[in-house]
Amino acid sequence: MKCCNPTETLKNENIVVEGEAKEGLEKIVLVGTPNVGKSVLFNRLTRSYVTVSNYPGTTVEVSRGKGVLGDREYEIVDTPGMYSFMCITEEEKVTKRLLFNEKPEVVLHVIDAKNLERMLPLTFQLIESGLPVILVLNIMDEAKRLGLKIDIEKLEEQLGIPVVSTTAALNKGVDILRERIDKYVNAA
Ligand SMILES: Nc1nc2c(ncn2[C@@H]2O[C@H](COP(=O)(O)OP(=O)(O)OP(=O)(O)O)[C@@H](O)[C@H]2O)c(=O)[nH]1
Ligand SMILES: [Mg+2]
Repeated sequence: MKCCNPTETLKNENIVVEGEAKEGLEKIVLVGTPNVGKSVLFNRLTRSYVTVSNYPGTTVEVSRGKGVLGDREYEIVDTPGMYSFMCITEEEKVTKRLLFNEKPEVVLHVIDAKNLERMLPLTFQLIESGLPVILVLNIMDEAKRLGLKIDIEKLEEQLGIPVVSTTAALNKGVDILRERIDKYVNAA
């Protein structure tokens, strides 16, 4: 399947709200394919009341909560699974709209570390779209069990973005992720 330029698609769909002012707390949005642990990580990062509501004009549910990282409070947003910016499903369209209209401070692309190569194309699409991406290699427990070795420093160098490994189910690596997000935001 030929892949389109995601930014171009956005322009065509006329869903970028130019000059839209940011309101409320800065946002951290979790994105990624289904079943990679986005919601588990969302629960780790949010400590207060969480709201689940339909994205405006759709039946797609989006969860929002608050979380403190460093000395700042953020709105953390959990999105439904998406495979690409090609926008085939309603969930993918909603995630794409949300990413560009809500102007997140950080986008956490959560992937299953066991399927790194299969999941990196979406990382590239997110980076190419100019989004502030941090790559989260989740489910590291299973990747390690399979004997997979991932050179995180090299990956960071090649992608030019921060890369953090986590086992969200066991709350491992989540504190380091918090620190990296804080550092990333403060360096911006
Ligand atoms: N072994 C292992 N399992 C994990 C880890 N993180 C999440 N899981 C499991 O992976 C499954 C999917 O987790 P979810 O958080 O629902 O995944 P999701 O990305 O939100 O999925 P969608 O909402 O369908 O897009 C659950 O059974 C989790 O318990 C991890 O670090 N290690
Ligand atoms: Mg989920």
